[in-house]
Amino acid sequence: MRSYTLIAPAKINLYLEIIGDRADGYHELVMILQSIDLADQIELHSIDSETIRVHCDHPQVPTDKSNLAYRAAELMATQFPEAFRKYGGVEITVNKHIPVAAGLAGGSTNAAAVLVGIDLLWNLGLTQSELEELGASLGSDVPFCVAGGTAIATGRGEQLSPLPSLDTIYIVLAKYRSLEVSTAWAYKTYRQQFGNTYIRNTEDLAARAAAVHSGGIVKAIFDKDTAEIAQKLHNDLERVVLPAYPQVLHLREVFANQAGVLGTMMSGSGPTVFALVESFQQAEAVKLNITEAISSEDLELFVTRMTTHGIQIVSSV
Ligand SMILES: C[C@](O)(CO)[C@H](O)COP(=O)(O)OP(=O)(O)OC[C@H]1O[C@@H](n2ccc(N)nc2=O)[C@H](O)[C@@H]1O
Ligand SMILES: Nc1ncnc2c1ncn2[C@@H]1O[C@H](COP(=O)(O)OP(=O)(O)OP(=O)(O)O)[C@@H](O)[C@H]1O
Repeated sequence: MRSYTLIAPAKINLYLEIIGDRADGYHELVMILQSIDLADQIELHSIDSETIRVHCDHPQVPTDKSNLAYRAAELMATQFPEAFRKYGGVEITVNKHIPVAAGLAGGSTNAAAVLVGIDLLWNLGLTQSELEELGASLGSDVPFCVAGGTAIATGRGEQLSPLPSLDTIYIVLAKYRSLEVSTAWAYKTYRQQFGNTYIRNTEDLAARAAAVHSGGIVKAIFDKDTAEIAQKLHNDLERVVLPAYPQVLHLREVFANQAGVLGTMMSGSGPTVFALVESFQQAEAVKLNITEAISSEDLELFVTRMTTHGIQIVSSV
């Protein structure tokens, strides 16, 4: 029997612009995605019977077929039936550290780790772009989670181009444990309220180029100008999530008023709010101040930093 242990990092969105709707019901996006050092640990074991089993100690995470890690293993079994028969089933243990339903791609990164791990377990020799393509059928954020680092994402979020690495910026993250925002609800509400601003033909490259405003932050990333990156953070989904969730709006305001915070934004469809901070010491100070300012048992805070890697293998037996 063989086993692998993998590290599956969360992501934040430094930039999220919705430029159009698509025939498949999704939205045409321009995003900048960034891996962070907050990560789950995934263990994969080959087992004798041709089954998939998932274990997770987090009460909000299902262990049945609705778990994205399960769905990733099922996809591999369907795509590579001979390998599934030859090597047997897989037992997956998810050690959760990433807050759930947070806009941090927790499920997506677990799925990415399972794709990478099963590729190794079954000696498939898939390329990164093949793994990303498989990931795209599981969720829009999964290809980025396979790749990791810093990237610009277009299409529904699955088309990736790498950007220069940003590995020294510290981050404070905050999320109310009891608060969850549905991604489908956020996009649907945005379409209802702001769909009149969309470009109608998303195939029209000139119209798409004119609609996109990400140039400033992309330049700042190339310049490695942390203060400018922080000034240019953007997320269109804030326009619907902040008015509907006053606690998130409040958190965002408290963050913005902290000394040492260079910029603050909601990640993805929320409700996590993050702040970019210049040093580890400042990040710890911001965390302490926010804990005192909000003083709620329901609020969880993390100090982390940007990272250059996606899924990593930490051990194999
Ligand atoms: C909010 C983000 O996390 C930002 O990175 C992503 O855009 C969402 O990524 P995800 O959770 O992997 O998304 P998916 O599982 O593919 O889709 C969840 C739901 O979000 C909506 N959705 C998602 C991506 C997209 N480009 N347009 C959409 O309208 C769809 O209603 C879909 O049913
Ligand atoms: N492996 C998994 N880890 C976490 N949640 C999972 C997993 N599989 C399924 N889920 C379910 O998916 C829902 C969304 O959780 P997840 O942590 O992936 O959200 P998210 O961080 O908002 O994702 P994204 O940023 O990609 O939209 C949860 O309500 C949870 O029940």
